[in-house]
Amino acid sequence: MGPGAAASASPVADLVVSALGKSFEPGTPVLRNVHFQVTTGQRVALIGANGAGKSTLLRCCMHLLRPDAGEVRLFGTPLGGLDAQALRRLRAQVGFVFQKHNLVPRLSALSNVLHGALPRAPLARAWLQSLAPAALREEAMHCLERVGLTHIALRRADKLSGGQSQRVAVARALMQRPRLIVADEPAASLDPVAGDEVMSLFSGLVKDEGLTMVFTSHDLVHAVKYADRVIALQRGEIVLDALSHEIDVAELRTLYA
Ligand SMILES: Nc1ncnc2c1ncn2[C@@H]1O[C@H](COP(=O)(O)OP(=O)(O)OP(=O)(O)O)[C@@H](O)[C@H]1O
Repeated sequence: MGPGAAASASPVADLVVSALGKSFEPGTPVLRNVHFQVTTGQRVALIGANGAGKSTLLRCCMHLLRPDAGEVRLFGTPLGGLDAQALRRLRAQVGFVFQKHNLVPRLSALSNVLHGALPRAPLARAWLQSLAPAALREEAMHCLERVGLTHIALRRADKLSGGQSQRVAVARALMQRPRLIVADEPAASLDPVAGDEVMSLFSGLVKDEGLTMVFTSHDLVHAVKYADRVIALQRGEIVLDALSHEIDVAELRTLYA
């Protein structure tokens, strides 16, 4: 199946990327004419060799990095003309999870989850577990429950294992009540068992809640198992866009040759 072929499954698209291009140095494009759409409720894995452009594409999709060419529409809104405040408001509906979970080390797991509410509850220090309104605390505890971590709610983030930390990062993203989750190699810093557990939990929660998800991964088995659709980049271009159940992992490996 060729690029873009899996994009027409549903009429509602949370993310539409058209003719996207990006170069860091003149004459050496990192992204070239990238087109794809992510429909509501779809989980998409972005794969490709080191340097293929996956992280750059994710960042351009959120306008954390300005593309040089093309257009991104997030929840129907073209990002190009937005000022910083409007962009922030739109991005508040996106939950980000990164390889390094970026928790505040000296704060508890619960406080870190409360941080997820900041864009919609910017009360001074609302994110400190002792000062947060009861309703927010309850919601944060519920997010921790969904990732199976209520028993370590008051433990400092720097005392958690890698797998626990990444699950707290997932709970923090859920606390944002996002429509879309964007995750850059969410399991890359974890051992194979913890990585599989986090991806299974993460992808299951996203599916159960009907959220949309785009994640990058170097693990092709994860990509096919935890996404509905896989998009492969090679030197900044989409070379495969297919539904996971149509993909043979052995064939995917040839993209890395
Ligand atoms: N800020 C930057 N300045 C200059 N070049 C950059 C910058 N960010 C990325 N690049 C280059 O763009 C290319 C794509 O990088 P990117 O990080 O998007 O790839 P990737 O597919 O995510 O790789 P990896 O799997 O190793 O994380 C690489 O050649 C990289 O060196």
